[in-house]
Amino acid sequence: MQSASPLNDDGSFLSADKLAKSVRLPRHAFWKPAKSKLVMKDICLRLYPGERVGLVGMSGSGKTTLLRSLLAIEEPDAGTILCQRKLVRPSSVAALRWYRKAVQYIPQDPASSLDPAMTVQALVAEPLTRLRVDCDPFERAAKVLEEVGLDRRFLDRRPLELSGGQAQRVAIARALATRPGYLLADEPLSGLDLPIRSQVVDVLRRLCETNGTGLLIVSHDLSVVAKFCQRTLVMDDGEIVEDRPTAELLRDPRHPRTADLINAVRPLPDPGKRRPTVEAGAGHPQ
Ligand SMILES: Nc1ncnc2c1ncn2[C@@H]1O[C@H](COP(=O)(O)OP(=O)(O)OP(=O)(O)O)[C@@H](O)[C@H]1O
Repeated sequence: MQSASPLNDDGSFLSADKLAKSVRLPRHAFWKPAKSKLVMKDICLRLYPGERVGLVGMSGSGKTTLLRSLLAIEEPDAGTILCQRKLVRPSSVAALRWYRKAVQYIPQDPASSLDPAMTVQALVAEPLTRLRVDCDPFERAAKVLEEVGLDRRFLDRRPLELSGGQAQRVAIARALATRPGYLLADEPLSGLDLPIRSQVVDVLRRLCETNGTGLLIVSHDLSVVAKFCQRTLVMDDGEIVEDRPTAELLRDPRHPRTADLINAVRPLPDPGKRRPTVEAGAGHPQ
C-alpha cells in the first residue's frame, strides 16, 4: 500500500481549478493580425486517491494540454493545480522532485521513450536514482518488473529486444517504481494489438488496486475507459463537458460529444455473430 501522504483540504490527491490556456494560431499572411485560440477554458477537476478516471475527447479537444499542465510540463495562463496542498507548476528539477515522486507518467509510445542503450533494469532504476528515492534502485527495479509480469530474464535486455506489450510493461514498471500516488497515462494502449491491450489493462488495474494507486488515463477511445475507469471526464473544445461515473455516462450521455464518442466505438455489425457493445461492458464493470 501507499505510504500516507497528505491530501488536499477537499480530500483530493490532485486538483485543478479554473485552468485556462490560449495558443497563438499561425498567421496565414504577414499583414493579417495574429489570432489566438483558447485550448483550456475554466477547467476544474478533482482526482481522489485510488480512483481510476478516464479523460476522453475528440482529437484537438485539449486532453494533451490538460495532461501536460497536470504533469507540470506546461504552464496554464490562469488557474491553480494542487497536490498535497502544494502548488504545482513547471519549475526546476529539484523543486519538482517531490511531485515527480508523487505523480508519474506513462507515455503513449514506450518504444520511443525508452533509451535503447539502457538495460531494462537500468531503465526502471533510473527514476529512483534521479529522484533520490530511499531504496536500493536495482533491487526495487527487479521487484517492480516482477510485479508487471517480467521475470529476471528481462533484466539485462534492451528495448529493441522487447515486444510492444513488454516495452509498455517496462514503461509501467518505470512509472510505478517510485510508488507514486497517481499515474497519468497518455493513450497507453494505442500502439498495442488488441489481445496485448487487454493484458496490459489487466496489469495496470491489478497494480493500481494492490498499491492503492490512482490513475488518470487519456484516450480518445471510450472502450478503453469503459473497461476500467470508475469515472470519466469528457472534453470538448477545451472544456470538461461531462464528469460522471463511467457506467452512467455510457448509459445516458448528456452531451452530444459523449454520444459521438460512444457511437465511434460501437462495433460494426457482423452478420451471424453477436458481439458485445460498449454499453454491455459498461453495465458490468470488471
Ligand atoms: N503550441 C501550440 N500551438 C498552436 N496550437 C496548439 C498548440 N498546442 C495545442 N494546440 C491546439 O490546441 C488544441 C488542443 O490540442 P491538444 O493536443 O491538447 O488536443 P488533444 O485532445 O490532446 O488532441 P489529440 O487527441 O489529437 O492528441 C488543438 O486545436 C491544437 O491544434
